[in-house]
Amino acid sequence: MTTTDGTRIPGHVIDGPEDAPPLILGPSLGTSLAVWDPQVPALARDHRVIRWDLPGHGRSPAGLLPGTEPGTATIADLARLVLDLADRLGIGRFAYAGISIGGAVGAWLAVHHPERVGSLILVCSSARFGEPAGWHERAALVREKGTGVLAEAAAARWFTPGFTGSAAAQALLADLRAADPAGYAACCDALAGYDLRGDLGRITAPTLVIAGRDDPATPPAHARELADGIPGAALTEIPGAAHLANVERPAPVLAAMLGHLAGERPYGDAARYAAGMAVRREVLGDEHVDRAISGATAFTAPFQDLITRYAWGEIWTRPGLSRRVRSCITLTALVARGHYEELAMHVRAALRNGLTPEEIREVLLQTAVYCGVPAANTAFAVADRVLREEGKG
Ligand SMILES: O=C(O)CC1=CCC(=O)O1
Repeated sequence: MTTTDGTRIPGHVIDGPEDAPPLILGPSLGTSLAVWDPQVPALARDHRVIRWDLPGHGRSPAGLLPGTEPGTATIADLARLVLDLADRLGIGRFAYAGISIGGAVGAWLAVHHPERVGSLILVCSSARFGEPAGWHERAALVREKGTGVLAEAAAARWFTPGFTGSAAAQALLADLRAADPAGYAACCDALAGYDLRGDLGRITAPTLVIAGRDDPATPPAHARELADGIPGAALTEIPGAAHLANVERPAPVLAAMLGHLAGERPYGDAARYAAGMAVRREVLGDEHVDRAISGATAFTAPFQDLITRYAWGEIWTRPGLSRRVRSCITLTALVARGHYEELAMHVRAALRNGLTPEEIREVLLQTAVYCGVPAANTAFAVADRVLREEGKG
């Protein structure tokens, strides 16, 4: 679908109240957004649920990724489609749940756009879907022979043997046969190049990972790798389910999802601590944070815990202001209260957040007016020393 401003957005369906918190659902390879049918009625009671289709699947045309030559599509391209859709719907921050490749898109967004993803659920997904060669082979096969040739093998990966004959399974296999080969192959290309293993630690969204115990495509070991790598992530394994666990065992998957989403506001202390620690490290640097944590005593450890959860997990993680603006405010407040040791640390943080020495100077000049010339005088001396130490003086 092309909108008036020329942006292409994926085919989608929206359920639930317009003013409810948004929840975006991503499908797995070869399925349409109907793969989420078992969960949508319950999810849409408390969420505005937006389901989207992969290129060439369901309601999305194969040419949704413009100018994408065979072999070049990426998960980032698919993630861009989701952001364009959210932008088009006026949605800033959202909860996201995705199955398999749909989960990969959510994980990629949580790494690269943490300000957009407030909560994450990865169903039968992976940080890396096996060797790229297998995906290149599948893409070539589909480009030559269409998606129908995949149906038998897909049925064996998606469902345990007793479930394959069900109406739900057969409807999804019909969606696979109807998928456009070019769109399906582009998704295979995206999977071939996907490897998020080194980035999982950057995810700050509270995350639930769900695995199908009998999933041969993304076995529970893949889910454990995700849960071990994502700070504070929870892991649920669903017995009696293969790759499309939410279709075969709708109730336990829904229960796990509702439990996770219920904790979205406010989210749990463990997730808040993990999110806070990630931002604290980005803003203050690993060296400082490691020193603070390892220097903590039994007496001071609760205070370290408090500032990680409260200052960093509660406030610095909020999307409403950029980190640059937060730095300007913090510098000003520290000058106003005469906290010059903290000021030195936050001049370094301001540089890490992208403020230039000239901008820091402007902030301090402003404090001379509103906090007093003597306070700004000391602040200038502190900042001058730090900037020299950082090679920026
Ligand atoms: O192809 C399959 O059946 C398994 C799979 C890998 C990524 C995806 O979305 O589905």
